[in-house]
Amino acid sequence: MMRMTWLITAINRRMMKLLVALALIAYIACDFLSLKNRSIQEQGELRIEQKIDEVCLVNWCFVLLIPSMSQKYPPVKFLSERDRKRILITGGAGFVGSHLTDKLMMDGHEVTVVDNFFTGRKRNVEHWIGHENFELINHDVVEPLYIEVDQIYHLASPASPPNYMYNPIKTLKTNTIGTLNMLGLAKRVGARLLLASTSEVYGDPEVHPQNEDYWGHVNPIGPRACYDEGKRVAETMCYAYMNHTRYDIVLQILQEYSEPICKYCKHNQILHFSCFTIKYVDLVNGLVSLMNGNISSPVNLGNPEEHTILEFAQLIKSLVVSRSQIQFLPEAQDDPQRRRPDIRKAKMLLGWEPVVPLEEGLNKTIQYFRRELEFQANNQYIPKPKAARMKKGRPRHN
Ligand SMILES: O=c1ccn([C@@H]2O[C@H](COP(=O)(O)OP(=O)(O)O[C@H]3OC[C@@H](O)[C@H](O)[C@H]3O)[C@@H](O)[C@H]2O)c(=O)[nH]1
Repeated sequence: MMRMTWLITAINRRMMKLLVALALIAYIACDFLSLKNRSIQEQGELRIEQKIDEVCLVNWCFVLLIPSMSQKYPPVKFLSERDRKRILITGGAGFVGSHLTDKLMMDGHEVTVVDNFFTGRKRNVEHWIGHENFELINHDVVEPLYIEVDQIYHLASPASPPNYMYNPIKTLKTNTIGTLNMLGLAKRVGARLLLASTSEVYGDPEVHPQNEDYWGHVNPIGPRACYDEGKRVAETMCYAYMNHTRYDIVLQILQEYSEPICKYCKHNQILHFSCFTIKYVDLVNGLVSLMNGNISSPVNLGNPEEHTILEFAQLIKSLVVSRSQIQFLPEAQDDPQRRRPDIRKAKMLLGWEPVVPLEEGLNKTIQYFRRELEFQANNQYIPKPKAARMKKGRPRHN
């Protein structure tokens, strides 16, 4: 019986489609041969019926065969029903989210990506579209979502300064209403939720390095506040839900580990590369062990290795083989002077620490953003401003 079950599950859906399509072709061929042995009148009537059948069958073959032949997915582990989880990733089309999607899909889970494609791209997850374990939903987390899941990785949020400052009210809504919606969903279906926070909750820190108990030093009315405070409120919401509902809820802090020198270093693409100092391979592994562990409090995941922004800019410049000049601009308001995660908690409780060497991590990050830039019509990563929707003569923030 066990062997039989194994055999059935081993014949995957694509193979089944191929077999059904071959059976249909064989059926048409048999029908054609039997027609040859009928009288001329019978043949005329039958031919009409047969033509109708053939058109339907050929259509079916197309439906079955074309996706089967053309789609090739990365290899996916087989997980038994008991071990296979239904996982929601909000912001799953973004940089971290799409790599997390790849890991969880390849591990054999059922993954639903929810994204409003503000900075994420469909092409980041397009290699999974059509896979039976994968679902992509164009949805804004500010609106409630009703699905059945076992785990929620809540990543949806603009993450870099130009993106979160682009529409500060929307950034606040995404991190507050969006997080409430996801917590509501987690509570309804009894799912475990992991919130991707940010090192920006520490603001411009007064202690160094920062451990998870540090309350932070954030300007609530500065240009970065929509993101910093938005994520801080999101953490508070998780904490409140956890205490009121006793659902497992995990917070996670994404750390950028950079020590800006006295000048703010900004230079077109280099600025964006230098924002992504986390090595995503390490980060994705950390997120998954955090979700599957039993910690229900904030954990710093980041690299405690410190570099100045200038060192990063020079390294990235050499990796992208760029001739662009590094410019020194006046420091932006509320820019943190120094940040470094204390990752002792992650090491002790998760056995996690970053292992990917800096250059390797940066190279992969550069590849991602190179692709991103290729797809931007005018080679700009920052989204173009769109006119605010007008309501009764006043601009409306969506
Ligand atoms: O309102 C929004 C805003 C953004 N998003 C999505 O959220 C994703 C964010 O991904 P990005 O590539 O911009 O950024 P990252 O992957 O680096 O962000 C990640 O690390 C930093 C955390 O603060 C973020 O929450 C986490 O997603 C994108 O796919 C974006 O489209 C939404 O789905 N809804």
